[in-house]
Amino acid sequence: MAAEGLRVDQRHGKARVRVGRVWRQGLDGSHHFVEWNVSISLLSHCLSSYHRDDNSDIVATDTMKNTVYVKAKECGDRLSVEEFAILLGNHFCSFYPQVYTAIVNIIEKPWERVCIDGKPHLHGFKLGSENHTVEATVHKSGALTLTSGVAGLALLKTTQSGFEKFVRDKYTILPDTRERMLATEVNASWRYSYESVASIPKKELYFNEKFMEVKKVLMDTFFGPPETGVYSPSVQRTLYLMGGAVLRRFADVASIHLKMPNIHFLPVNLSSKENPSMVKFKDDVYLPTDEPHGSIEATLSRITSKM
Ligand SMILES: O=c1[nH]c(=O)c2[nH]c(=O)[nH]c2[nH]1
Repeated sequence: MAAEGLRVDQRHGKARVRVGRVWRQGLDGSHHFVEWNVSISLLSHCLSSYHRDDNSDIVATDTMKNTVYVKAKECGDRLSVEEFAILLGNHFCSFYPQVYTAIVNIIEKPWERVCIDGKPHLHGFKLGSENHTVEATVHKSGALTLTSGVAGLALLKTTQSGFEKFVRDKYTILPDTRERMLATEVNASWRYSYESVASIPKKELYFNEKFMEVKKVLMDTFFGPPETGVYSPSVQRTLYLMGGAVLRRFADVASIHLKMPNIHFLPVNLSSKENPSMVKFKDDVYLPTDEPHGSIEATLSRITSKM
C-alpha cells in the first residue's frame, strides 16, 4: 500500500568502503601508500523508490562502492584524502542528474614510512596511532563544506596540571590539586573556509601539510616548551588555548571542534592494619583507567564584527 501524503527526508549511500592505494612514483624508487575507509551519502531525487516500487532513479550503493576503486585507480598522482573526498563528491553530483548533494566521509589510517638504520625505507610502512579524517559536502552548484580532523590523538603529561576552586558542595569529595597527571585522547575537527570546489588551494598535497601543522599546534599548546611545560588549570582552559592557537595560526580555518576526554589516572594508596603505609601516594604510582572519564568538548570560532 502506498503511504501517500508523508514528507520524506532521505539519503542513501555506501559505508566503510576500504581502499588501499600505492603510488610508485618516486624518482628514487620510493613508494607512497594510503589506506582509506570511505563512506558516501547521496541526497538525490529518487522519491519514487520510496513511494512506489520504482527504482529507476536509484544510484545503487554497489555502484558507489565500485566508483571508489575506479577513482582511486584514475588518481595517478598522489593526492590528499581531502582532495579525494572532494573529487568523489564532485563526481557523484556532476555525473548523476538526480544527485544534488554528496557527503563523503573518509578515515585515513596513519601508515608511516619506517626508518631502518636511520634511513627512510623505500616501501616499508608501520601503523601510527591517530587517524586523519575528512568530511566533504559537495553540492551540484559546486558549493563545498570541508572539515578535516584528527581522531584518537592520545596525549599525556605527568605534571603541570591541576584543578582547583571548582564548585564544592555536599556531593563533592575531589580535593583541590595543583599536581596531577593530564591524559586525554584528542578528537579535533576543523572546518576550512573554502566555500566552493573551485576555491580550494591548488598546491600539491596542501591539506596533508595543514593536517601536520594543525596537529603540531595542538600538541605544542598542550605540552608547552620541552623543559618547562605549561601549567594547565583545567582541561577546559587547555582545550580553549589549543583551539585558539589553531584559529590564530591558520586564516583558512573557520572553526574547530575539540573533544578532549579527561582520562583519569587515580592515585594509588594501599594500607592494611599491619602495614598502614604499604603504598603511600607521592605523585608516583597511579591506577590507569578508561572509565568513567570526564567529557569535555567545545567548538571555537572567531567573533566577527558586523561593522
Ligand atoms: O580539568 C578538569 N575539568 C573538569 O571539569 C573536571 N571535573 C573533575 O572532576 N575533574 C576535572 N578536571
